[in-house]
Amino acid sequence: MKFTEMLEARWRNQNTLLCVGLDPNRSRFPEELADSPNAIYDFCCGIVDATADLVCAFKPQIAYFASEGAEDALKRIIEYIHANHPGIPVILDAKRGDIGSTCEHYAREAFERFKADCVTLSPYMGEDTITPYLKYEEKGIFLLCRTSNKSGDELQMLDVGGERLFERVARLTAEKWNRTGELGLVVGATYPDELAAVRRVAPDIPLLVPGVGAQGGDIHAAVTAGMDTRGAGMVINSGRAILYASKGADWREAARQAAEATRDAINAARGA
Ligand SMILES: O=c1ccn([C@@H]2O[C@H](COP(=O)(O)O)[C@@H](O)[C@H]2O)c(=O)[nH]1
Repeated sequence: MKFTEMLEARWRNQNTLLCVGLDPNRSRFPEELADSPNAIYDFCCGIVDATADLVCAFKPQIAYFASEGAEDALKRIIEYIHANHPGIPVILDAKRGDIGSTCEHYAREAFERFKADCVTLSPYMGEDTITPYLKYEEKGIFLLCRTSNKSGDELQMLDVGGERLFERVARLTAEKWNRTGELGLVVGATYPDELAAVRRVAPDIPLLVPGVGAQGGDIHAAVTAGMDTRGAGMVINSGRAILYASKGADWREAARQAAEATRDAINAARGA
């Protein structure tokens, strides 16, 4: 099944645009996992089970696993999601971009080794760095466009001949690069005006929107600016605000409550 079909099905059937980010940080784990050798796996699967019916996607960030030498746990967590919650797409947040011959290996890593349904990429090196990923025709790709961090504007807001660089990325994605129909854009909830600008250039492209929760992005402003004409089209990520809602024995329930509140705030803003 294509990535966009999986997303569409979750948006429609589960009525949710929420994505839970799986960014496991040992120093913030619940006390009961402190001595567990499988803490990363157990924590992520606990969060997955507690929130699965509330999400349209899960987004593990590879750095949290690689820094711990826990790529095997990442692989098993993705297998766990596919086996126990079929139909929920997994977006591997890897942001890998390089020359084409190297990207063939990054694409294999994401789609064959980890079996992700979608990956995040930097478009900074241009189209031939995206091409190797497009060979996996059913897989999704979210290209960094207007990131949620403060310093993103040092480059992304530059005027490149009548439009800003992030708008050029959005235009190229919508009009030239999207040969599989599976491309999307990363646009931070922290910049609703730019979200609206991206939506004008790319009316039908899915947007991965980090920046709500711990980064303080305004859900109502982001949803109003970024939803498509059907009131969908967004994958709104929240990580820390959900993952670390409690360190106590109630960590699963607390994560679920935080996820539910976020999903409901998103739905209220889209009038769903
Ligand atoms: O512009 C971007 C692109 C990616 N991210 C990633 O999203 C999550 C955000 O986590 P929170 O805990 O909800 O802040 C994290 O994995 C980032 O690497 C982003 O924040 N901004």
